[in-house]
Amino acid sequence: MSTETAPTADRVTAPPPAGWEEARSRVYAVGLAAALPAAARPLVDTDGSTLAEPLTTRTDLPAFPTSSVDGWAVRGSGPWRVVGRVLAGSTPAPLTEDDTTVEIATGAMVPEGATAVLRVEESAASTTGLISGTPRKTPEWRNPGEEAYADEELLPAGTPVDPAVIGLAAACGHDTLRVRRAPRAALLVFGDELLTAGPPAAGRIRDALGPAVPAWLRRYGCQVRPSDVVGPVADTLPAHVAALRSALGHADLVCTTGGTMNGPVDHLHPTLEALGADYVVNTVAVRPGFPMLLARLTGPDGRARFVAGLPGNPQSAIVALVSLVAPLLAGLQGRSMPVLPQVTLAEAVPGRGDHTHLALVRLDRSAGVAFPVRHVGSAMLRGLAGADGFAVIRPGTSGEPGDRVPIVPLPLFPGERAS
Ligand SMILES: Nc1nc2c(c(=O)[nH]1)N[C@H]1C(S)=C(S)[C@@H](COP(=O)(O)OP(=O)(O)OC[C@H]3O[C@@H](n4cnc5c(N)ncnc54)[C@H](O)[C@@H]3O)O[C@H]1N2
Ligand code: MOO
Repeated sequence: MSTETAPTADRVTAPPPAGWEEARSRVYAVGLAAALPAAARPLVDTDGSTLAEPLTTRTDLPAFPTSSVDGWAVRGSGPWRVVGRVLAGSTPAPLTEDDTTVEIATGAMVPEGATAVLRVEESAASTTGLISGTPRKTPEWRNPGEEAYADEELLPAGTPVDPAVIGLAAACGHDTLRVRRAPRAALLVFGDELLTAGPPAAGRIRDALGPAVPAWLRRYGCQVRPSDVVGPVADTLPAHVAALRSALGHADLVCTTGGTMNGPVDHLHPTLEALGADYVVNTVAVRPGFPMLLARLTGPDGRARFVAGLPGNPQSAIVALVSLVAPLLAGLQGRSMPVLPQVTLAEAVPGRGDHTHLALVRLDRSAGVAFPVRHVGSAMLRGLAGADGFAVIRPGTSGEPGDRVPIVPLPLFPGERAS
């Protein structure tokens, strides 16, 4: 919005844009205060959810002395008389006499009374069947509690559940975990000028956000059903109100694209007003993406629902996703505020005055540096498609070669941008 524009009551009372970092912290705190409910879920259904309570072990790990090799569990100095065999999965009888041994398998419980485990390849059997050899000095078994003690906290609440966490939880004896589910997100695309098929022509362009934003949201861990992607919604206020009301029936977060400004067919603000939303953030001092917003409403169940207004310019919409939606989702899932890694700039990146500049960069992983990419106008997507994230150039600064700056990563999967 230009300051030269004739003031109206609305413009005079509009709050100043939030600083970029302040906006992120505010959104995260509001998300955390509205964290999604926790529920016990079968372990196999927890991938992508978030621990709602710390992960503890139900027993010592290992739970019993466990042989780490195939060989002989011996008592005394030998040679040893074979008195049995113990395989993984059973409880062996104790070794009660010196110079006796049981054959033991990797993973089997070491019998009480055993003084050592001798590797099979370091043992010999006499013609009478006696076993001899010299056990190694370091124990060939794992003691209870070596990895963890019963009830020890291994991971804090707020930990994202990934395959490593699921495996650990299973090893700890859990059948279910108390987790917060993945947030449900919906997308409303605004803009009568948008085509959903074919090449741009005659003043109309392709909707580039309807197909892309759900995929970005899924990479942030959201569930987005195909039926939750709606648009283009007709450029009228009643159509906007009806679409948003309907989307809020299912979604924890509704993202909208376009209509964030005050143009003749920009209906987002009046729609939010009509639904009684309040603003968490309304414009952010960042370029691109300035008109982004986050609003909050109360659902019929008393729980908060959120509307993220992504600007219509496609790169600006993605800036809003990484700037506001990512910390909101972290809060809603009860996770920590995303920590921004640092990168070293390979080339200069200009500042944007008193605004934060989010500049698309490509990482050169072998050199450990970040290069600004080309084609980064807010209406363009070409630069984004070859970038790893946005370098953060703070207000009043510019980036010089060699500077260490934070980067907001795009939520890419391993292997994407690998070359
Ligand atoms: N008078 C002013 N005009 C504008 C200002 C300003 O400060 N004063 N800011 C500009 C900035 S910055 C942005 S960003 C845009 C944001 O506008 P809206 O969020 O209201 O978005 P629209 O007007 O609906 O669209 C803007 C632009 O993006 C294209 N668009 C929209 N949706 C899509 C889509 N799904 N896929 C591809 N392209 C899309 C749309 O056709 C427009 O070209 O406002 C500036 N104006
Ligand atoms: O930031 Mo607009 O968000 O410059 O295209």
